[in-house]
Amino acid sequence: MAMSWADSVSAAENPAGAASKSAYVPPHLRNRPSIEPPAQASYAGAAALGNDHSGYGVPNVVGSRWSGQRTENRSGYVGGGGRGGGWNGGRGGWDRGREREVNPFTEEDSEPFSEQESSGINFDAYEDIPVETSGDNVPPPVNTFADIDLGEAVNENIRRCKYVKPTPVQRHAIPISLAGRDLMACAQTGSGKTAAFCFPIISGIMRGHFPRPPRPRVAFPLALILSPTRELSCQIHDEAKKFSYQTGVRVVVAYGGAPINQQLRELERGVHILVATPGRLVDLLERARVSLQMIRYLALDEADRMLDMGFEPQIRKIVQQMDMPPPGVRQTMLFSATFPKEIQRLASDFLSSYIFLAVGRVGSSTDLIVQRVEYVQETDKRSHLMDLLHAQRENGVHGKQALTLVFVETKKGADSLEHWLCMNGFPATAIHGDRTQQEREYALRSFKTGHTPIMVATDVAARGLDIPHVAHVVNFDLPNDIDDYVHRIGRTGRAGKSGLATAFFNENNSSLARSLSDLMTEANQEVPAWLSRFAARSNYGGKNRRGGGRFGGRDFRRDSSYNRGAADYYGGANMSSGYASGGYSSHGAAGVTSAWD
Ligand SMILES: Nc1ncnc2c1ncn2[C@@H]1O[C@H](COP(=O)(O)OP(=O)(O)OP(=O)(O)O)[C@@H](O)[C@H]1O
Repeated sequence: MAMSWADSVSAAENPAGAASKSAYVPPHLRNRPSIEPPAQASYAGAAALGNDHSGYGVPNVVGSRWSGQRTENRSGYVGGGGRGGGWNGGRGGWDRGREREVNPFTEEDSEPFSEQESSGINFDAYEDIPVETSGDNVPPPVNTFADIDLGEAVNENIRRCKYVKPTPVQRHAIPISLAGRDLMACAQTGSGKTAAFCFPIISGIMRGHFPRPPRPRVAFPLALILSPTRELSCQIHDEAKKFSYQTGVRVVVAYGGAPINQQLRELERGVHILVATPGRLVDLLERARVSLQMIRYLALDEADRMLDMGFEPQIRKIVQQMDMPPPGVRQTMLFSATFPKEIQRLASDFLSSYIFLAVGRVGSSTDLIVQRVEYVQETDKRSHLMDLLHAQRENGVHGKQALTLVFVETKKGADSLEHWLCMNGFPATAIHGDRTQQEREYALRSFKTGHTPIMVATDVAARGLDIPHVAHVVNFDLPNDIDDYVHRIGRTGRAGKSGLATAFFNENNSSLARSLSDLMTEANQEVPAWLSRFAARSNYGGKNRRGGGRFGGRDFRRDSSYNRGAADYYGGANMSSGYASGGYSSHGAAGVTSAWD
């Protein structure tokens, strides 16, 4: 009898207990050695990994907690780490943890895709992307990883990842973060934002000297990475583990839908970087099992989503109402492919004297994705999808192993379309919020590995997920918000690869017509004449958040309304008036740099 993937994982984890019912094993605990090292009670686990540098190198942390100003240069924190220094240098604490570390580079579930992805990346596709930064004293970008002093252990992991050179967002964001600056970064989907915030965090922790955690049985992470979905948190955790392999930096993930006790045990072993979804983190904070008192780095991935109505209260609670150090003491990094102005405005509450970085137009899609829009009535959608899938099967889309991701509006709609596809000879799976976490993970795994080459999804899969072989994204139901469209189609055309996105449009989507047509025009896509007519008739409105005027947006601080009403962010009247009067063309003003890479 064929074994399900979950069963085989469980059997591998528990060979002796094959007769017993398979227990749920969350992804972050899979692929661990079968003989567990004895769990160490309390934070001694972390101390064994090296957190027992007692209290030097981080001024004003214990005692007068938030009175210290973070220096603009990382060296203010690092206590003179440098290559071979800090945590990397000692042969004691940190290194002991490394010996039992599972090699994350052997965990790839490559079947039936045999090739590793990083090799075939076409970075030339990114070379002419406009890059713009604003803020005071922006550190210059780098051209190679060798130009960045991340430390030898991280460099070795970059080689293991087969990253040959940094992507544009990495070239700009990493030096900014290493300089200790707060950052709001906007770069296109699939352009390497995860590494852009992970590398500086890992490097900073390796070099820093931090005080001993003050209480046992409570986890005191030094860095917190928040993301909106469980699957994305797991993915970031997996990536961060690769980047931090053999560095002694310990990464733990906490997310809802998985047993909290296992996560608590992981936390008790010590944590330097905590990757979490907001709901589960609030739970851990309320149980007093995690304290944010020692946080030095805060990263919000999909930051605009995290500060959107749904998540904002939880984020405010975590960042502003618990014990996290305030902006200026911690370093904060916000990343997304989209950043509506009102969210930028909200986000600025969490930042201190930050740099705004835009790689490509804010909220633009990459032109690696061929976008097609087809006029399809509601009642014809299924047969139209069937035609597409048949054509794809016959002609192949970007190779025979191509995966197709189909977005629908509702969870019910996802269930019923999955069922219908299966009945019609197209192996499909589905992922949405009403499925158990186990079902969600199973679906994602089955899709990723190509066992089920079609996945029907709600927006739970729209953001951040990096699934290498997705060649076609179908918007069976279009979203109401153009930014959601940008994230959905961004599941293809990643890391320099090309992709195809097809959308079914009808009268129900009229409110999206104009922003969709603008987005496609900007990405050099062919806009059908009928869509232009819809666009001409409609206004920006409804849930569309871009507002009128020039498509997309940049640093909201450059808006004249902001500059009239607010204190000068950049500390100089000239700069402020430069923004106010110069709009987007005042690149020569102090504090604003622009580069066309
Ligand atoms: N310098 C690099 N060289 C080669 N591959 C890279 C590099 N940086 C990142 N990648 C790969 O590019 C892919 C996309 O990266 P990532 O998931 O970080 O994109 P993203 O910008 O966060 O996308 P999204 O906006 O959808 O969240 C990943 O498979 C990652 O391993």
